[in-house]
Amino acid sequence: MKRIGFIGAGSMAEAMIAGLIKGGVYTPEQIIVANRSNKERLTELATTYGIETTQDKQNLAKRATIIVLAMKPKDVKAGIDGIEDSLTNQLIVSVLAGISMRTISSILGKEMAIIRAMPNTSATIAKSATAIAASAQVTTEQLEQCLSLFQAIGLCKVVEEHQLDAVTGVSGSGPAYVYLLVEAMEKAAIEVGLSPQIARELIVQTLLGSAEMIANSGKHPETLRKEVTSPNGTTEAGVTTLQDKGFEEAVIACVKSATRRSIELKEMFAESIASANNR
Ligand SMILES: NC(=O)C1=CN([C@@H]2O[C@H](COP(=O)(O)OP(=O)(O)OC[C@H]3O[C@@H](n4cnc5c(N)ncnc54)[C@H](OP(=O)(O)O)[C@@H]3O)[C@@H](O)[C@H]2O)C=CC1
Ligand SMILES: O=C(O)[C@@H]1CCC=N1
Repeated sequence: MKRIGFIGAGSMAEAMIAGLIKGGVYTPEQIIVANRSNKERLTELATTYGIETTQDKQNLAKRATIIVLAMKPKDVKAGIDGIEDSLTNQLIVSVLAGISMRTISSILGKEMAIIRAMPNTSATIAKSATAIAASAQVTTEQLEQCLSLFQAIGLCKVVEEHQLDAVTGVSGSGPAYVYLLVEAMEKAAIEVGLSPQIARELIVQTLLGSAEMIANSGKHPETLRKEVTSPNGTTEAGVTTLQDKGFEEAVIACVKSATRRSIELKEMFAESIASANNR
């Protein structure tokens, strides 16, 4: 039986498990999940999804065809140390921000078929924007399997590994930028006289409608923006204020900072794991 095993049982693992079962990609019997110590969490996942849980990672690694790494980046070494003897031709799928394929291979002490993925938290509602990159050892069949896995929790694109830092800066962290915009719009809406509840509903619908217009109208966002903007009207007043306050520059600097941070974290983790390996 083909099985998928998760090492790490947190929110990202749960979002993927929920999407995989809902999308019919795996049945609950085909899913195994392990964590470090939180037994209550494993019981909760077993009860909710009917999946198998364990704290025996070697056994999980032996039985799974795909092993998903879903711990925090700082825990990767402890999380996968010890599974190497259970590995033959399994596919390793890592959702860890800032941990390169080279770092994963160096912990395992061998070159493996590895796919790195950068999903986002909208995976919880099967709306993730995910990008994946594959190592040279990944077969076409494994790549297809991995695409179905991430397509079960949203959209999935294939990129080069070096582009994952940009993906992290754009769509991995992206939901936070949108939430910040909404926080500011809600504050303003209340200041200009709306109730919090009505403000929230109007803003959410505005975001959904705008996203769908960009996705489905076939028009460029600039064209859509111009269609809203009547000469000397209200939108012009609002957008001019955003431009005067440096909105576009701020957004560009934001994405670049997040991308840079992804590169810094990658280098930092690579160094600390290399020095731990040499000890
Ligand atoms: N949040 C986001 O927007 C995104 C996150 N990611 C990535 O997803 C990954 C997981 O994040 P998230 O789900 O939020 O993390 P959580 O903190 O919710 O979960 C981490 C899990 O890892 C387990 N774990 C820690 N150490 C070990 C170990 N030595 N052996 C086995 N299991 C271990 C923990 O177990 P226990 O509770 O028992 O300690 C816990 O179940 C991160 O690497 C992050 O970079 C990727 C894209 C977006
Ligand atoms: O903030 C972070 O580092 C992680 C990676 C992408 C989203 N959250």
